[in-house]
Amino acid sequence: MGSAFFDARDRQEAASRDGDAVSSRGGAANGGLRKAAMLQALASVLWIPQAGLLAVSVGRIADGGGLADVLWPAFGILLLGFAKSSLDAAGGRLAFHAARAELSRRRRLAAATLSLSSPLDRTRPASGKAVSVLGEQAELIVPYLSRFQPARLKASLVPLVILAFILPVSWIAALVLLFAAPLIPVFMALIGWRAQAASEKQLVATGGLNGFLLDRLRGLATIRALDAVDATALRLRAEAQSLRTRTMAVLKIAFLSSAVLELFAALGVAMIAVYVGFSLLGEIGFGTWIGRLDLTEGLFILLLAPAFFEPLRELSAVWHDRAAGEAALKALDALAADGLSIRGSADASALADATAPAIRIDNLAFRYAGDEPFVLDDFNLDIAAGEHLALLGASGSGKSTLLSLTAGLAPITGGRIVIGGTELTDDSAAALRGGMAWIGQKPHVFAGTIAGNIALGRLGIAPGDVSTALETARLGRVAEAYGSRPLGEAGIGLSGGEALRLAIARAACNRHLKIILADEPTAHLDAETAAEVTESLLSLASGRTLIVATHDPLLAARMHRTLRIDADIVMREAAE
Ligand SMILES: Nc1ncnc2c1ncn2[C@@H]1O[C@H](COP(=O)(O)OP(=O)(O)OP(=O)(O)O)[C@@H](O)[C@H]1O
Repeated sequence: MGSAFFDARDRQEAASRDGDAVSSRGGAANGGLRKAAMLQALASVLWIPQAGLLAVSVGRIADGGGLADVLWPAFGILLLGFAKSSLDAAGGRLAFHAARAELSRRRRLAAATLSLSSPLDRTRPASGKAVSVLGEQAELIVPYLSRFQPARLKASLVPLVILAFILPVSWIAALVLLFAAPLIPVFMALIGWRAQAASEKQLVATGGLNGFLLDRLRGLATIRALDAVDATALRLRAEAQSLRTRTMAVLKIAFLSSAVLELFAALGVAMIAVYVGFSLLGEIGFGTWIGRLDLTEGLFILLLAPAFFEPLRELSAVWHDRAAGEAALKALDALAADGLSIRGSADASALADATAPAIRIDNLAFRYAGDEPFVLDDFNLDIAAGEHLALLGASGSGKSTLLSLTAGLAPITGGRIVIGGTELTDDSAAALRGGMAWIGQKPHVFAGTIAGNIALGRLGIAPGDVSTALETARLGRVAEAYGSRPLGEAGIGLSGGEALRLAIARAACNRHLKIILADEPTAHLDAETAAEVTESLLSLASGRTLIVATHDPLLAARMHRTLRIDADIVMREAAE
């Protein structure tokens, strides 16, 4: 299994904080978006009185009126224009802030779920993909929420209001608009289905390419050593080509949807213009409720016709945002979906008991999935307080699994684990884990200084604690040599043994540390380095309970007791 030092308490806190706040903040974001949409819709509707005043002014001038006749209407138009742009700007700002708040909320939720996912979960998303969804794709939610949602409300409200103003002037103009308008949403919906599918495929391809790149970058040395550079480059080209094709498909649909809408909007406005023009020329004498259409009425209708289609055109312009945004939401939700998670999501601090705890395992049963065989079945083990135990056993016998279950990194299938008199449950796991350290085969070393890598930004660690930890881990000389120079990514600059001693130093900084779980800490090390790591580990474990899974007889010999985890199987095989 993967080896990593963990301080799960910070993650637990984040998760529980987020969990509590999800519903209330989600509601606030929706409320903000609705308010923003209403403001923008109101701004659009203000064009109706503006158009009315404009038509009246032109009518008065045509009737021979002077400047005095149009002064007040002109002032009204100016005032309404100012109100319209203020409302529009305020709505836009509000929508943007609400959308960003919603994005942050969803990101936090997905990150908290990811941080609590079990290291034993095989179905966890690839790191590159998770980064791509959280960092890049999630941003697509902002234009979707801040532009599409208000545009949709506008498109469903504003044309109806405009229609209500045109109908009393000319029933035929209202009828033309009424028939032209529904064609647009119908075509948009037809295209929308395809757009969303294409967007989802494109996001999957983007995530896949990111995951592939990160994976291959990590394995660059292996790729070079095995002369697989060309094959990898070809595969990269194929992946990039597939992403290109999918991006072009999305763009094609986006252009098509705009073209369809522009066509219908142009036809609608043209028909109104023809009707108004011929009415004013006296060629058409019907379509109004009383008498003939005059210049003021004709102009009023003409000015409102493009405004009738405007919200629909706006909706079409952001139609692509919807497809991309919903696909991004789906990807984020999938990231936040439940997988196998570590036990205990409650906010908890480490248990106060200062003594090293005893560990009792009763009738433990565990399997990774319902359809897989049991890795541990009816397993019993008693470890005394402060005891150092070596777990031995053939590869695959379940040593690492047992350590993980003791740390509460996955829910057990049956039985119970009692640590220092407290049963390991979802409620107690976080607090118990606060007193544990995990030392694996390959600790992850972050790019940064050695001291930074040891303290890991944990609260309450003084520089003095880091020096003591360096001493415990016998890493003082290496740290001195490095000074404040940073280590490279993934611990470049440290030998395997030094990286392990760094993990031991990290553990030594935990003042609540009472249990050390070490998973093959001396694997892949030469005898001399293995001996150094063993000494560091024993210094750390002094006065604490230690369980070490190992194949190393020298390390096992330094423990108080050794236990073969597959003893039953070995005995059964011997009897046969
Ligand atoms: N994350 C996982 N998901 C599903 N099955 C797993 C997972 N990790 C281990 N297994 C399976 O569980 C069994 C026990 O594995 P485990 O890693 O605990 O053995 P181990 O004794 O530590 O082996 P080794 O000495 O090689 O490290 C193996 O059959 C393995 O294939």
